[in-house]
Amino acid sequence: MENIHPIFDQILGKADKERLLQQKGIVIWMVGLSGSGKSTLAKSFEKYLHDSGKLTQILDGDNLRTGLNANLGFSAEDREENIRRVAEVAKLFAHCGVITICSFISPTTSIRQMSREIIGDDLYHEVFVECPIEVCEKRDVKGLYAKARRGEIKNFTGIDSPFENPENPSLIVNTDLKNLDDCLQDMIKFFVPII
Ligand SMILES: Nc1ncnc2c1ncn2[C@@H]1O[C@H](COP(=O)(O)OS(=O)(=O)O)[C@@H](OP(=O)(O)O)[C@H]1O
Ligand SMILES: Nc1ncnc2c1ncn2[C@@H]1O[C@H](COP(=O)(O)OP(=O)(O)O)[C@@H](O)[C@H]1O
Repeated sequence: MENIHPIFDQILGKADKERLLQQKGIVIWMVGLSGSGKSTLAKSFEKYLHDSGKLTQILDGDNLRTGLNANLGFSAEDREENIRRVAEVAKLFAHCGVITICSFISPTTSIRQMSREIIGDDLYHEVFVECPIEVCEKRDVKGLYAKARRGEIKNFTGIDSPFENPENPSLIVNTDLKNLDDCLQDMIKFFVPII
């Protein structure tokens, strides 16, 4: 950090960008097992917001693990580094006034604590996309659970790598109990008043 001088006296700040966009820059952090419904819900919520005239950005494994985080795997250390980088990027977007929807397994309390600290308590809103692993495994959207059961993928979340349920999320959506549209309504009801 020696010889690094962050700029704190920018002419334009978050509030200026928010005024331009007529919205609040926040981070919506979707947490859940593979197959729980994070991406599906993130995409439909983004579409809803876009159609309402809001500027949004989704960050998920598909657009980060193939680029910025292409050198990372699924060890505990790599997952932590993955989430650290994502949280830093999400913070930049949110400070630009963008409604930023992050969709990552984010499997442990300590990893989520880190992203909350990076982004800031006031901007970080955690959504637990809750779904029993039996249901996720039955959905097996990408065939990864079957591979993990056959031992072809190691450190698979929920099989041989831990997933700790969020302790105090802002919102819980139960994708095994409600259909997509009802889960979307839960998101709309919670978030629209604060953006
Ligand atoms: N070992 C292992 N464990 C879990 N998931 C795996 C693994 N290997 C590949 N995948 C695929 O990677 C996606 C999860 O990446 P994330 O960046 O969200 O994971 S993490 O937050 O860093 O734990 C996850 O995507 P989603 O299904 O969208 O959650 C999987 O498709
Ligand atoms: N209420 C729901 N919300 C979101 N997805 C659901 C719901 N009910 C069933 N699904 C299905 O579950 C699967 C979830 O897959 P995906 O969104 O890729 O999960 P993740 O991003 O968490 O890995 C999709 O096939 C989706 O159609």
